[in-house]
Amino acid sequence: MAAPELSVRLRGLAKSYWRGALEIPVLTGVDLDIPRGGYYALMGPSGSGKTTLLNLIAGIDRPTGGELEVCGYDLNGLDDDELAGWRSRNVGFIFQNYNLIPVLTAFENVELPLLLTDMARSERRDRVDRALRLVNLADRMRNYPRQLSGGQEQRVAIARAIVHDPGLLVADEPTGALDARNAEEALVLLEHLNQELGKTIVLVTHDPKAAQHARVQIHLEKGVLDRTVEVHDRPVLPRILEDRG
Ligand SMILES: Nc1ncnc2c1ncn2[C@@H]1O[C@H](COP(=O)(O)OP(=O)(O)OP(=O)(O)O)[C@@H](O)[C@H]1O
Repeated sequence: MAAPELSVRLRGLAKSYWRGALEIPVLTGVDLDIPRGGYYALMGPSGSGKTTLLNLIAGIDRPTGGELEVCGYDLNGLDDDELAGWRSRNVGFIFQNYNLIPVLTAFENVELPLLLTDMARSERRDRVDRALRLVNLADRMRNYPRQLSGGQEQRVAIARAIVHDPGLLVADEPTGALDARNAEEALVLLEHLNQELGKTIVLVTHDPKAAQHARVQIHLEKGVLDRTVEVHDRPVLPRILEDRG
């Protein structure tokens, strides 16, 4: 078990891919501690391994070496079924292209992670209502993704990521497909989830403005952490979450 105050603890984390007999090392020894409630941005040049690292932290890929403790569990010690169960309880995912299911309404998309649990229907409904209110989309719950703007789709995706109340949110370029106004709105929402609900957030981004919302920026270079920068001049936010109850 990891120290309870840490959400993520990585030691010598390594990941290689193989092309035939040729090993392609992507991460070659990453050490990183992310405290519970931390907000970290992973940055670095294209191909530096940001998404690879995020996928390892989120338990959707396996390392080829090193230690990996996330949300209190040694992920290397879990078999594939256990890892899937761990993911469904502990991690919320937010992607660049939202990954909503087109034939499901906003409500049904947000409900999806709860269908993996044995939660009663009435509680599922309450949770989905609450999550959609939180992202200010309660009035669009019957809409299909094609009936929503990109910014609204991403907010539905954020509601889906938090509906099962995971401790850790991972976001891979969540603003990459959004215009400046919608990007800012999504970032403000993430920041509230961090500040007011205490979610640990790990965000992969190329966008310096997005990274400015994080508390710590981690720069990857050639498979290792190159430098860590604390963000001091983060934007000041109005408190909004409790208003959406
Ligand atoms: N499944 C895979 N099989 C083989 N090589 C892979 C695989 N996934 C990633 N790679 C390689 O690993 C390296 C790191 O990829 P990764 O997507 O983690 O980088 P990134 O920093 O997120 O890049 P970008 O900013 O362009 O998204 C790249 O060279 C990529 O081609």
